[in-house]
Amino acid sequence: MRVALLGCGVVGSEVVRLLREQADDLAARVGTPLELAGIAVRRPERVRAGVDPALVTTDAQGLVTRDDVDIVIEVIGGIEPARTLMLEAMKTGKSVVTANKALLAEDGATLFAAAREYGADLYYEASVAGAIPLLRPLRESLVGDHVHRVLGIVNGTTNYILDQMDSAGAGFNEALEEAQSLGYAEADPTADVEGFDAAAKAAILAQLAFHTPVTAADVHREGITEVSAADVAGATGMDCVVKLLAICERVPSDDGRNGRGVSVRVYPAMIPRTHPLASVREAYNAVFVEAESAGSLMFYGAGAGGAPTASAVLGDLVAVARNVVGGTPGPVEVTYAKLPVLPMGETVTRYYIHLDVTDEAGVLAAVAAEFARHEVSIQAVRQVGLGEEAQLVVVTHRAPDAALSAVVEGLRGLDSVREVASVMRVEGEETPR
Ligand SMILES: NC(=O)C1=CN([C@@H]2O[C@H](COP(=O)(O)OP(=O)(O)OC[C@H]3O[C@@H](n4cnc5c(N)ncnc54)[C@H](O)[C@@H]3O)[C@@H](O)[C@H]2O)C=CC1
Ligand SMILES: N[C@@H](CC=O)C(=O)O
Ligand code: NA
Repeated sequence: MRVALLGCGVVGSEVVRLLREQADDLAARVGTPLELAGIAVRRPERVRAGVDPALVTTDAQGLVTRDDVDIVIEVIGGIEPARTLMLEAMKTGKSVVTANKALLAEDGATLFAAAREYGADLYYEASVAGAIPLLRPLRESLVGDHVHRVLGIVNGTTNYILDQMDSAGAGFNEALEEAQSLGYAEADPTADVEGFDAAAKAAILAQLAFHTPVTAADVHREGITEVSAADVAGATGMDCVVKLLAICERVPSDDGRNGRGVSVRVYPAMIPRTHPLASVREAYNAVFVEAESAGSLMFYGAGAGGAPTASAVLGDLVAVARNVVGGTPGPVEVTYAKLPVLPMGETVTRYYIHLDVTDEAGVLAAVAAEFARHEVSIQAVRQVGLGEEAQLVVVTHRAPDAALSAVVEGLRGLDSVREVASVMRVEGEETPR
């Protein structure tokens, strides 16, 4: 079985190493040897340890259409030329393994349609939560169940940064540089810290979980660049921790089993330190899947890094190679449910709000009135400090996000509120069954 590799960076170089070091085992598992036919790179002059220079080419297009190639692995990343190369590969009868969440979340439909049309496999386990087997469980193991919710930490870089801010009191930039030097961060850290990477993963997860088309553009996205030391301290005061969460939920309707639609969102939120996700440290990822019959399942492990991601790529490669040997393609995406993705304003969440206020009679009443005006119920309120230092910390019950935003706007307009110092959503009320 001849394999073409596109890209030889953090992930690609590890794929080459594993293919070489595990050649005998892989051959035994597939039933035939897996042989590298070529490696497309951008800079052929670079010396790459363990890479046979004779395999290196800058002609990616030529490589994917070669007759002696059976399977193409795409680990270039980005939209183009990755999309064109994968489409060309499938058009010429090859199956594809990719780690490219950005492309799958932006234009997966085009790739899935091509896979269907040309009878090719398109596997992408590495694209979400790196090494953690998550997509195959959703796509195959849980395909007979009814998934209600997927909740998790799917970006290692931001988890590393938030963990360092929480545990070591590190500054944002210092922690980001460390995450980059460890190979967790994307080349452009914006994708990580602004939540684009997690949003792409959330779209892929929601699509698989709910059999419904979801793209990155459908995902409500907030990154962690605005998370301040005050937010982290506020969370500590509540015995919570701040995590960047990806949440995909089926929103129930009164009568329909399928629900009214789905909510797919990524934002930093407080979760209680007792919640299992709170103990996910450093660059690790963890994802809860809640399904009707299976109950709660938790997936945990390395979500980023060259070797862990290459492990997922190799797992897909063996699966695809077995399908090629057996002459039977694997499962194709189905998005028959076509549930609408609901606007963020309709999503029900809880808020933590920290206010700098004037310390005088009637302030609490004015603040409480703002919540009442938008029908948001308060769960807890406490005053911290006195006089010039007076602060109010309010935690709400669950309410539509639009109502909670309106409350915050209203609070900003009150004379007695000097500053809305911190606003953050609170998750994790429903602990796993
Ligand atoms: N690094 C990680 O921890 C993870 C990465 N991924 C995904 O894996 C993919 C690869 O990521 P990395 O290896 O980290 O990126 P990288 O930037 O280290 O490697 C990409 C390589 O592709 C090369 N390249 C770019 N355009 C090319 C072209 N037209 N032809 C040939 N080579 C080209 C670049 O020169 C670079 O060496 C991305 O889609 C990324 O999102 C997924 C999970 C984890
Ligand atoms: N940059 C990502 C790794 C790839 O998925 C992360 O930090 O999790
Ligand atoms: Na995975």
